[in-house]
Amino acid sequence: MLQVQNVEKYYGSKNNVTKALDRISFEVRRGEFIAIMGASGSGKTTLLNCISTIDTVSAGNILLDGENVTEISGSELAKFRRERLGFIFQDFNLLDTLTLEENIGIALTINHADPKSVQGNVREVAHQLGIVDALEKFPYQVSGGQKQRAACARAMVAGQSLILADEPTGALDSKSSKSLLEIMTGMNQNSGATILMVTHDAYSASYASRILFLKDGRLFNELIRGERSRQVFYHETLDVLALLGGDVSDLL
Ligand SMILES: Nc1ncnc2c1ncn2[C@@H]1O[C@H](COP(=O)(O)OP(=O)(O)OP(=O)(O)O)[C@@H](O)[C@H]1O
Repeated sequence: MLQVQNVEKYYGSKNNVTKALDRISFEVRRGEFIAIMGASGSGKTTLLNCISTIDTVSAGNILLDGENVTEISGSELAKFRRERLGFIFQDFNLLDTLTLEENIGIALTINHADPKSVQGNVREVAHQLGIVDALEKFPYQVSGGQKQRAACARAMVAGQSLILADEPTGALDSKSSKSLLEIMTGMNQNSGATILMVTHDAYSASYASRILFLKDGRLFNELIRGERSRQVFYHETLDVLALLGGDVSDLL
């Protein structure tokens, strides 16, 4: 579903070039939950930004459902992001002046979808994520967990192909992190959402079905969970991080 082919990304000008991504290639199949790990500066956010079309690649191709996203330009970009990608942000980015219902349906509303169908779609995902009772409320009137669920609902309400999350648990305490990761696992396993999550954190990564490890802008290793328990997978992740070297404490 997602094909990343020989992607390179350079920042800077001639005399001061940073190679952020160095010939990265991998594929994501529909329904996978992928974590991308690596030390600070290894290129995780750059990779996510290239996939989400927020940044442009210097070389290589990125195909989503067969469409080359590196060739989309201008006004088509915003439309592409709204219709095909879901985002889960670290601070959830819910708009304070809109109800949860309006927040969840915002991409559909901007696309001028029929209000009845927007309402139907919003209610369906809200039901899946257990927040139907909070739909009329504003973000300041609901709990942190309900905000998390609303943000997740927004990322999948339009049937987006791919959900992208950059350090979604980065600002959360351990209880809220666990709750968000369980919601994301539910979106993946019960609703078939395909998720690509960047994280520093081995515990968060252990919820994924596959982990890609970046080092100095290159794909260093990958780990597939298979039938193993999350706990066993977590320990294997720590082993790979130790192999990755560098400042491991930076990764935990
Ligand atoms: N806009 C930019 N201009 C110049 N260099 C950049 C820019 N953005 C990123 N870089 C460089 O590209 C490399 C990869 O950065 P990136 O932010 O992708 O790493 P990361 O793995 O996400 O790090 P972190 O975990 O700290 O967020 C780094 O060397 C960084 O300094």
